[in-house]
Amino acid sequence: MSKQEPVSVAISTFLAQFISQKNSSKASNADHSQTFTIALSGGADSVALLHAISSQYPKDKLKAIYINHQLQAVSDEWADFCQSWCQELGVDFEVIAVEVDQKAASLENSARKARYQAFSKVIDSGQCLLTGHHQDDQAETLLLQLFRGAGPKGLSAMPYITSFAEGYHARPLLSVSKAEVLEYCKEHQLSFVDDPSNLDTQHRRNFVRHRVIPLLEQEWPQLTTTLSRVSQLQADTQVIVEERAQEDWEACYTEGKGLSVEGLKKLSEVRQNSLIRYWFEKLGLGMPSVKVLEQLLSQMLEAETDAQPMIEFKQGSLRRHQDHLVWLSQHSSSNFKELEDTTWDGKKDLQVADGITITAEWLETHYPELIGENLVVSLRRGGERFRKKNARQSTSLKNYFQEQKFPAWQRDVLLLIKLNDEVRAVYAEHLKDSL
Ligand SMILES: Nc1ncnc2c1ncn2[C@@H]1O[C@H](COP(=O)(O)OP(=O)(O)OP(=O)(O)O)[C@@H](O)[C@H]1O
Repeated sequence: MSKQEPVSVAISTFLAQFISQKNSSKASNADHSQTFTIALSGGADSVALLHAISSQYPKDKLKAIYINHQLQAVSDEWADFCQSWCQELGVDFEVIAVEVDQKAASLENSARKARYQAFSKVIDSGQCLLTGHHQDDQAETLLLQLFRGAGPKGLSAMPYITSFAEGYHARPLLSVSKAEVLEYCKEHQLSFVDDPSNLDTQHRRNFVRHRVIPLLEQEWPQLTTTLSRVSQLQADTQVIVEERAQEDWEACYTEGKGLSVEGLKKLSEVRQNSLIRYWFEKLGLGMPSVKVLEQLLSQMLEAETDAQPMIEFKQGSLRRHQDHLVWLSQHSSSNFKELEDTTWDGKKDLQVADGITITAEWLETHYPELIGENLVVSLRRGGERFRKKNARQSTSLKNYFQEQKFPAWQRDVLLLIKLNDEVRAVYAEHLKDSL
């Protein structure tokens, strides 16, 4: 078969690029130690992908996986179809059944989430997951992001190669159109299954696929190629945006203190926005809208130095403490206020609340004299006395907090370790993690 077919060309380009990038010192695509896991749905795209790569790469280094979402009666039939075809092809095959949250607002999204979660468990260090996304998928993704009002990050659409789990996720067919994929299947007489939900134009993606794109193509026949190029340009722009935000982060952020207000004020408004987005991403939070960003920056930057403005989010709160912005995650604040006094002998780790454990190792390192004592772990109620190591007399806890410069907002969520009704140690490690 001609080597000039777009699908075959895309696969050989991908193999050369991926393998030489990984082994930059050897730079040889004859290195076949790399293994690939092909996400095989049974549709034309992943069928063409698996067929093309199995004609160019050793089959014993390939494995196909079908994810059974258990949502449609035909799912088992598709699994059987994939299995018998892989057997014929001589490629290792596995079915992974997943539970999809059927109450979620979008079934499509929750199926996708379950699918990638399952893949993330099988992609070990250096391994690579391949999916059959093609140029038309890319154009649809770009338009969907555009209609959502996305910026360069969203408009970058789907990356060609990206980190995934312990390894990578690649989309070798991104430069190939759907028509070329179908042509490939026809030439090689490959059978595939058709997902009936793809015709349901109630799904926004399918509306874009079946109504919007065909209409636009009447005027711009090269539409999908052009949109693909737009995505690439946006991806390039996003690299610059992120590099800049990282530089600003390094200049403004101090571990244990937070983001400097003075540093932020020196930046232009767009760079302030970009830096906050970068921080939110680091914290694993959803992207703040332009409106939230505006509110956040004006409240935080314009506050008096001794004011303590706070903005609550679902996952925690953002506060200003003197000249810094700090993030306090939810588990270390509101939930935690209900904590009851707990007895502890310090010999084993103590789980105080969800995700917060005081380790015996921590106590042994900092307060070995307390191990084996009748300790009580509690939150501040007011009026406590604090006794320093080897001190004859106790002082008020309030004085100790002031001396140690614990910010006011932290004082209610610090864990007090008491012996005979006196605070002997203060645990603040859970607050460091939340920054
Ligand atoms: N059930 C499945 N089992 C294995 N792989 C799948 C399955 N469904 C989809 N895939 C993989 O994902 C690729 C894209 O499929 P599809 O366009 O249906 O995904 P999507 O729902 O748009 O989500 P996303 O683009 O995020 O993967 C397929 O070519 C295939 O490689």
